[in-house]
Amino acid sequence: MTMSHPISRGWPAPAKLNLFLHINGRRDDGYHELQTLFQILSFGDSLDFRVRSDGEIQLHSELEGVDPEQNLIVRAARILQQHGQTPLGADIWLDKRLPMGGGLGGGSSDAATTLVALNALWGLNINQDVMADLGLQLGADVPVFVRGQSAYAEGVGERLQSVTLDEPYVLVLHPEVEVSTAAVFTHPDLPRDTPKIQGQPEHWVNYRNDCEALVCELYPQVAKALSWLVKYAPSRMTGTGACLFGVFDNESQALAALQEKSKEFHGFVAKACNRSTLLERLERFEQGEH
Ligand SMILES: C[C@](O)(CO)[C@H](O)COP(=O)(O)OP(=O)(O)OC[C@H]1O[C@@H](n2ccc(N)nc2=O)[C@H](O)[C@@H]1O
Ligand SMILES: Nc1ncnc2c1ncn2[C@@H]1O[C@H](COP(=O)(O)OP(=O)(O)OP(=O)(O)O)[C@@H](O)[C@H]1O
Repeated sequence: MTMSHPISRGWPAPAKLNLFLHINGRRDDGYHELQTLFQILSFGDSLDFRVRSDGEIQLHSELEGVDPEQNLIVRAARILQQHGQTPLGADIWLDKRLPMGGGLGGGSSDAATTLVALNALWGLNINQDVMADLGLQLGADVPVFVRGQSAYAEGVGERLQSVTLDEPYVLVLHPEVEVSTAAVFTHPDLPRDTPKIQGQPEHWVNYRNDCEALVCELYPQVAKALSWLVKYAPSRMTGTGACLFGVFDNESQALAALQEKSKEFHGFVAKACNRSTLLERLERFEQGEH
């Protein structure tokens, strides 16, 4: 009789913010040259994994509107399985807390957590650089989550440089609309000519998100949420939206603002971190916690 493998629980897939997002140009393949500052939050999705001996990859949590075979978790597991040439498979459970199409990178983060966790659970010893490259095939934001550090990104988001930032509390607002990243990037009115920052970026408030004005125009709910949030704190849209963040001096001010928000927006308070909770979970695994 073969013993079944134990479940390894609580692998975090945190959200990210783009503290600013500049679009410097468009490449021949349609992708955009960006400069953006990523910071990871203390809040996000959570995944559980159980190793299987038969090589099957089974995701036991459905996401509305996402074909299970196209789920970035399943795609990440298969890419890793193939690259690592392992006969092992996995059962995977997802606790989805991040809104989809919110600009918080939830799908990319789920994919990164799958790569990092299964690399450990399958004992593959694939290094972080290789996993970041594998992740880039799944989405432009996957490498930053694999590395798990605040980072200044250039290129299409794949040239990353770790940075140390303030770690404030943020209030994230989700206006109830889903913004398609591809639709924003293909829109004729998107500004694409912001001059490149030379050298190190200054503080994020000195810059902007080049997608924000367009998304506010296309989605009045986003504009409404942003005009509410700016009354409380320096605020901006993340990624291609729809989510907005306000940066607060302390947690209680952020929670007080959350209390006062209109019911038409969802929201949460989180701490912005220089180091992802995924790396902490990996360390605990390496120290013997299953
Ligand atoms: C906007 C950001 O969230 C900033 O962090 C990311 O660059 C987008 O990352 P993502 O959602 O993982 O995006 P992907 O799944 O790679 O791409 C979705 C679509 O966005 C467009 N896209 C994305 C990234 C980029 N640098 N230029 C683009 O033009 C492409 O049309 C692509 O088809
Ligand atoms: N595990 C997953 N979680 C979320 N979305 C997924 C997942 N797998 C595939 N997808 C697809 O990816 C799309 C984008 O989801 P995601 O949550 O990453 O958006 P986002 O937060 O706007 O990302 P970004 O900040 O990178 O633009 C979803 O609309 C969905 O169709």
